[in-house]
Amino acid sequence: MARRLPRLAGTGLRLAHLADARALRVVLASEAGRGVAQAVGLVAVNSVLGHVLAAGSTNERLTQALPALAVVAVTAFLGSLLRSASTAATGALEPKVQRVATEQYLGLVHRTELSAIEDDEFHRLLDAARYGADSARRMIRYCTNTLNSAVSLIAAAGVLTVLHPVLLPLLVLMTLPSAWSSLMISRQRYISFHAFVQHARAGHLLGQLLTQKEAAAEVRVHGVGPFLLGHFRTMAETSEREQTRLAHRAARIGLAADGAGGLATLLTYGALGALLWGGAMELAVAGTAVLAIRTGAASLDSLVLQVTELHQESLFVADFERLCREAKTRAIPVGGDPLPERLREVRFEKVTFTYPGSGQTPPEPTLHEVSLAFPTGKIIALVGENGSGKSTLVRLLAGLYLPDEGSGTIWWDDVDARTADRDQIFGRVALMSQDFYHWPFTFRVNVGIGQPGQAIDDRAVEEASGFSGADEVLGGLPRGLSTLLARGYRGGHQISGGQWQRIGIARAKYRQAEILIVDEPTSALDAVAEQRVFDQIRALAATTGQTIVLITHRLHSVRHADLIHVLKDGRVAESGTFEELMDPATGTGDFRDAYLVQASAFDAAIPTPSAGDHDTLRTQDHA
Ligand SMILES: Nc1ncnc2c1ncn2[C@@H]1O[C@H](COP(=O)(O)OP(=O)(O)OP(=O)(O)O)[C@@H](O)[C@H]1O
Repeated sequence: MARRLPRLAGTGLRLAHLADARALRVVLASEAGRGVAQAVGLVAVNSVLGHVLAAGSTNERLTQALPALAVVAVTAFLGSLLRSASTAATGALEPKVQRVATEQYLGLVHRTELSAIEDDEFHRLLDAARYGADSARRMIRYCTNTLNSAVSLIAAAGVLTVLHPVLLPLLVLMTLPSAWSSLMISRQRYISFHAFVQHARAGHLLGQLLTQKEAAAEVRVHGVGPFLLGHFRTMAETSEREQTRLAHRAARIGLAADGAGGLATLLTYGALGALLWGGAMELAVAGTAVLAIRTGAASLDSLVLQVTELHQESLFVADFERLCREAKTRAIPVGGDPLPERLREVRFEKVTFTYPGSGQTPPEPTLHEVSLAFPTGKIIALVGENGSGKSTLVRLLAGLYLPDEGSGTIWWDDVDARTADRDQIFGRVALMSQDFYHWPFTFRVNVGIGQPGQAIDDRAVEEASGFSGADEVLGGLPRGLSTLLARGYRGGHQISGGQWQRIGIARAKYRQAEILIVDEPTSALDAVAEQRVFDQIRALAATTGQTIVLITHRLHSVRHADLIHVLKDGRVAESGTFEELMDPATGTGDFRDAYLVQASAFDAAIPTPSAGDHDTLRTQDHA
């Protein structure tokens, strides 16, 4: 603890200095001043006692004690003034420290690779670090209290040493047991926190599920409530057992420490008695010694308590530091090779990608030696069965993941994505993923967040909404663009899944990026809206020259794609135009078979059409 504490306290102080250097100076100066005032006060009390217990008449003794009494009063007054200055400055400093610490780790975490955010170990660290930001705030108070206790202890120890040198080690002996017990207990608490941090998060999640609006319908109709409550209780009971275990342990440690402390106190007062008995100390001096021992023991106790609390908080601050270090090592690199001004294509060359596993079994690659091209200005469709790796592939295209070390390369013309400026890659891409985020903000922000660095242009928001059909959603909102799309807040409005999807597409359009990636953009859209989106996407590619990467299971909608890549089990099964893939002479059959299955489902659904009707319907379907 002695080795680590100064460095960790230094972290707290550095954060405080960053947050508000002036307030920190006020706190440190006033606490040091308070300690000095207490010390001077104690020396003055010592002098008052000396005068009061000396020989002479009561009046004389009191008169002689008066100056020292005045010093006691002045130091008490000064101490109060300094305490209020310190309280005011600490109160202002603490929330700022917490903000600076929180900003620091959030600032680092939002720039880490996606793989870090998906790593449970990183999340565990994140949970502890979140607590660490709180600890940094609390550390300020413990640091100031420690400083204060240390100065008043030095005063008491100084007085004791002057009275008799043997009293000082005895004072330390008296406090050692409680120091040991506080340290032991705080360490146990810290270890237990780490063992239970994920457990606590899971318990909290269960509690949240019971009140969350997303789960509300199933909780009620399927009666999930008692099931969740049962699990919540089981988890809470495990936690309670751990708390009880800790409390029992703390009680045992405390009892042992009290016993040892009692013996040490006996020894101290015994020594004092022996000194008196043997005539080595006068009664007046012994009185002062008792006072100094009591003050010193109180200061030492408080010092031990403050240092232990400081130590415990510092362990969490250490987690915070660890997270910051880890976030830095897993950060998306800044800078790199610039991308070509006018891009011709993005090409995957034998790209293999593996998601990090849980550590028990070696993970299998999700993409195996994938080679394919995304020529710019074209519509490229990615199709394939569930789990074939389409979404993973576009995340690599968007720069969210990099190919496995030692595997192939993603080329942006002749620039390797590994060494490219990743911010430039992100800047070239608009991504509407399957699980695009429903921001709990207004309609305007939900679209405008596609270009978060700039002021939101209402006209452009409306234009993008018109593109995706979100204008119809907008028309029905009570406060138009300013309607809050978050149920559960005042003025919040709920919209349907399909309406959200239109907003998602509007957001991707608003971003105006060179490559627009849309992952299942129409899964929640009605037939008319779906047709409109595909028409618009086609128009977009034709008029603005944007590259469209389209993932969809609706195979009839990829007829107009310039290029179709078919994925199967993480490999490219075939690539080509619709006609090439449908032609038994050029296609492998993977696409054709799937297409025919979907088409036959439509045919089967048509009740005995006349030849003419059938043709009309098929034409509409293919359109
Ligand atoms: N974040 C992740 N961590 C670990 N494995 C993942 C992750 N995302 C996807 N996978 C796995 O990778 C495989 C491919 O998933 P992916 O989402 O790329 O498929 P997909 O073709 O888009 O499927 P779908 O058509 O169902 O959307 C799946 O086996 C999936 O379990």
